[in-house]
Amino acid sequence: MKKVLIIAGFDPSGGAGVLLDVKVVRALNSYAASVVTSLTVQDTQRVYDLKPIDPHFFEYQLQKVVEDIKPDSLKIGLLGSLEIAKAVVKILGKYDLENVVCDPVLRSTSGFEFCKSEFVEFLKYDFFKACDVITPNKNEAEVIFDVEIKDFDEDVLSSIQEKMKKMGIKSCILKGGHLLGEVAEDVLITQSSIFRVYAKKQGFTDNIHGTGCAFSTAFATFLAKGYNMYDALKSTKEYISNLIYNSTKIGSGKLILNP
Ligand SMILES: Nc1ncnc2c1ncn2[C@@H]1O[C@H](COP(=O)(O)OP(=O)(O)O)[C@@H](O)[C@H]1O
Ligand SMILES: Cc1ncc(COP(=O)(O)O)c(N)n1
Repeated sequence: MKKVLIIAGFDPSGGAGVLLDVKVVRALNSYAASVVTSLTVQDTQRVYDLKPIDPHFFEYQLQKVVEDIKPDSLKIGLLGSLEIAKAVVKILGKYDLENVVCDPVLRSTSGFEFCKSEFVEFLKYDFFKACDVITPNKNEAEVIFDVEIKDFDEDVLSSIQEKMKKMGIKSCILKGGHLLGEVAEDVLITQSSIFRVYAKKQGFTDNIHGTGCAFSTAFATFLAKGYNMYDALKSTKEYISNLIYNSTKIGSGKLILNP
């Protein structure tokens, strides 16, 4: 069985973070291990607060689990603090890990800012280059690449590709759930190619919670199974569309996914 290591935050309501990620890996018939970066106070309406785990304790956990289970892929979600992000880079430099997928969670769907500016700079210039692929949504991509994105036209994508080369970012999947229009389009940009996938948009993206977490985890799971990035993206897209179609209301706030 393929093993996916999840590095992410804890959302006690289960709509995002490790609780959701573990369910996604399991639903795709793979094994999930997890190191928690931070605890959040959160329900289906919004994020209220965040407390990062002690970075030394976090690093100790990560090192032990990496050495022991030897994961086939890594999904990195909410990091919680600059110190934890630095600990992850240290471990990535020490062990030869494959299929490192980073979902750059800068802000929650409900508007909670997870990263201060110094932290964002570290992610942009030190963290992302240590990963194989990053999966920003529209707003995150605007911050990371310092561009305004109205749609995924050729000029925007080429300018992002140029910036990726300068920043040492190997591959990037731009998620288009928050773009206007009837279609949910995502684009995989490598340093030499651009590949688009589409699905019919269902419901209202801002009213669904956890789609980015589930997306990056499913993608990491397909990579662990040996899919190349293009096939992993096609399978992830189909899987996410199905999860969104079956999303449900479990509290008074946003719809959640139920893998
Ligand atoms: N309303 C929707 N209908 C269908 N697919 C969607 C919808 N909203 C988002 N998606 C898809 O879900 C995934 C997560 O995208 P997005 O919502 O943009 O990221 P995030 O959750 O990080 O903000 C992408 O594959 C995106 O295209
Ligand atoms: C622990 C944790 N990780 C990630 C997110 C982002 O997810 P979303 O953008 O759907 O709020 C979150 N709210 N909580």
